[in-house]
This record gives sequence, C-alpha cells and structure tokens, in this order.
Amino acid sequence: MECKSTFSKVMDKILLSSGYSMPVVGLGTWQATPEIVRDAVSNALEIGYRHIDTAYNYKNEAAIGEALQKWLMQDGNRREDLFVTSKLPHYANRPSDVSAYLQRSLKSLGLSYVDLYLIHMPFTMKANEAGDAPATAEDGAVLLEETDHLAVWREMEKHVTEGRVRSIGVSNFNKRQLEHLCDNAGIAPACLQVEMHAAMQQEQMREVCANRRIALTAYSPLGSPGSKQHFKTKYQLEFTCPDLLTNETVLQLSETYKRSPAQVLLRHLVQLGAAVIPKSTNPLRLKENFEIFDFQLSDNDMADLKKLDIGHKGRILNFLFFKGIENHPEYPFKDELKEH
Ligand SMILES: NC(=O)C1=CN([C@@H]2O[C@H](COP(=O)(O)OP(=O)(O)OC[C@H]3O[C@@H](n4cnc5c(N)ncnc54)[C@H](OP(=O)(O)O)[C@@H]3O)[C@@H](O)[C@H]2O)C=CC1
Ligand SMILES: CCCCCC/C=C/C=O
Repeated sequence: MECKSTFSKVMDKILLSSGYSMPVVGLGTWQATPEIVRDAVSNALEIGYRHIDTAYNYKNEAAIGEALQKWLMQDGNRREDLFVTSKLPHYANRPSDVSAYLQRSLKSLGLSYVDLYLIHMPFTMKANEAGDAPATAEDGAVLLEETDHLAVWREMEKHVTEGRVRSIGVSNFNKRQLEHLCDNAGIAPACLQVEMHAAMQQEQMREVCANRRIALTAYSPLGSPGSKQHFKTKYQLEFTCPDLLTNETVLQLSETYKRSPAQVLLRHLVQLGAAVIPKSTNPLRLKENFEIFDFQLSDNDMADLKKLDIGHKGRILNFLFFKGIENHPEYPFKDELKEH
C-alpha cells in the first residue's frame, strides 16, 4: 500500500481482497452530462485522480472513455495506473444480461477491462425496448422482476476469470443481502458501494465490511447537494438532501483546520475507513476534493461529527422515486419503511 503523506494516518489506496489496490479518492460522475464530464475527467486526471466511478446507467461512459483515451495517449501514462469502476444496471440485473452490458460499458470506455464491476442495485426491473432504462406501466410504476443475486454473481465471476474485470462488488445491498452473497460466493465481493456521509455514517455496514475484508466506498459523500435540482428538473420530483456543506459543526471545523467544508466532510469519511467518490465538474472543486491527505481530524472532532449521524433517517437515495419499488422482495430498505 502507498501512503502519500507521512503526516496522514490514512493511506491513499485500499488493498482489495482481489489483490488490486483502489485509490481512496475517486471521481463521481453521476448527473454529469457527456459534454461536461469529458473535461471533468481530463481535469481530474491532470490533478492526479486515478479512480473514476461511472455506471452504464449514467449514460456518460463514451465521453469518459474519450477522456481516458486522451490521457492514455500521453507519454508515460499507463492503463494499470487507472482504476475505473462501472456498474450493471438495475434493468439488466439478470444472469443473461451481465455479459452484454459489461461489453457495452467496456466498448464505450474504450477499455479491455474495468478495475471494478458492481451490481448497481439489489433489485431488478424489466427494461424498456432499447434496454437503456426501466420499462414502466401506464401509471408510471416500474415493472418488477425477480432477482437471483447468486446467479448474477456467478456471471460476474466468469468475467474476472476471463480478464474483463479485475474486482467485483455490489452497491446498495443491505446487510442480509451482502452476507448471503459473501457466504455463497466463489469470489468474495471486494467492495461495497453505499450512500455514506456525515448524516448517515453506516456504522453497521462498516463493521460487516471490516469483518469480511470488503472495501467500503462512500457515495454521495457531500450529501449529494446537486440532487435536489437534478430530480426537480429531470423528473419533476421533490427531493430533500441534508445541508452538510453548511452544517454548523462542519463550518466550525472548516475554520479550525483551514480547510473547506467539503474537505472536512471527505476527510471524516476516509478517517472512518471509507473510500470517497465526490462528484464535481468544476476544476477548483475537483482540486479541493482531492487535497485531503495533508491534515487529520482529531478524535474529539471525529466525535463531534459522529453527533451528526442520524442513521438511515439521513438517507437521501431510498429509490422510492421508482414507483412501486418497495414491493420488490429485494428492495433493500424495507425495514426502514416499517418504522414510519
Ligand atoms: N452506487 C450508487 O447507487 C450511487 C453512486 N453514486 C456515485 O457517487 C458519486 C458522488 O455522489 P453524488 O450523489 O454525485 O453526490 P456528492 O455528495 O458527490 O455531491 C456532488 C455535488 O456536490 C457539488 N460539489 C462537489 N464538490 C464540492 C465542493 N468542494 N464544494 C461544494 N460543492 C461541491 C457538486 O457540484 P459541482 O459538480 O458543480 O462541483 C455536486 O452538485 C456519484 O457521482 C456517483 O459516481 C452516487 C449515487 C448513487
Ligand atoms: C430516476 C433516476 C435514476 C437514478 C438512480 C439512482 C442512482 C444513482 C447513482 O448511481
């Protein structure tokens, strides 16, 4: 494992159970349109990012691929120095679709392998005719289909053996789903990607992952402040996100450490042992989000940040915007609904 700074106790890479290393800070790309994400990825690579998080579902893999190819054409830049994650979409979450969707992502990205391939969601929906979005009923409800995690996983494992994927993992799985997979997998999941930020610090999943040697990646690490506008404009949906960047404790720590609120939020998560994949398309914010290895939050300040944790009540993405998803047997947050 490499460590960027002698000052920091946090490594800048996490050694996965697959034997490969994943950079702790990656670039998130959800909601970044192809026209914008191309430059964002190029800028990020210039800054020093080597970990890019995307998904078939983000519809931006071809533009990301262009930026990656441009970087790889430059002297001295090597494929093995990049860590690219993609994901099998929820409307293709069936064994017979794994190969085709992985190949589509590889083709768009212009890569012969991805470093990490994740099952994006634990539930399955029927796909529309083009196979690039969920099919819906007349009332807008998604059309559900049974999900067999182990059968999908066995297909993912084949691609590891055949060299199209280096590590495999899952996203948005709950504890039961993750443990069931771990107990029955031929190749253990190397990574779990879940929502994690100061308002939902994932204590239980951190413990499961630590015990099972699964790397944990925190998505929406800044509280996804862009989602409110995104869901309103694109889907006419009202959406709430916690205002973490303007939270009083975070602002105070930002003063104390002379770092931005975003740097405090990201540093907090990496000190909890997670990798982070903040999304930005702004050159200054890209740089800011990458510079979190030259300071360390004290135990007292970590304890103050712990007070912001409201558990699953802090969840931003519950997927209920997929009308009827709570009826799927593998909807991961069913227990949380019972409490309301
Ligand atoms: N597996 C899954 O199901 C999911 C995975 N993800 C992954 O995680 C990534 C990150 O999550 P996401 O939901 O995008 O949310 P983030 O928490 O990363 O927040 C991104 C938002 O914060 C803004 N921002 C970024 N940096 C700063 C900064 N330094 N100061 C102030 N504002 C900032 C961005 O705007 P701007 O671009 O203008 O800087 C954008 O609006 C996704 O992009 C995706 O790759 C996310 C959700 C679900
Ligand atoms: C209706 C919007 C679909 C987005 C699904 C949520 C996933 C987010 C990022 O991975």
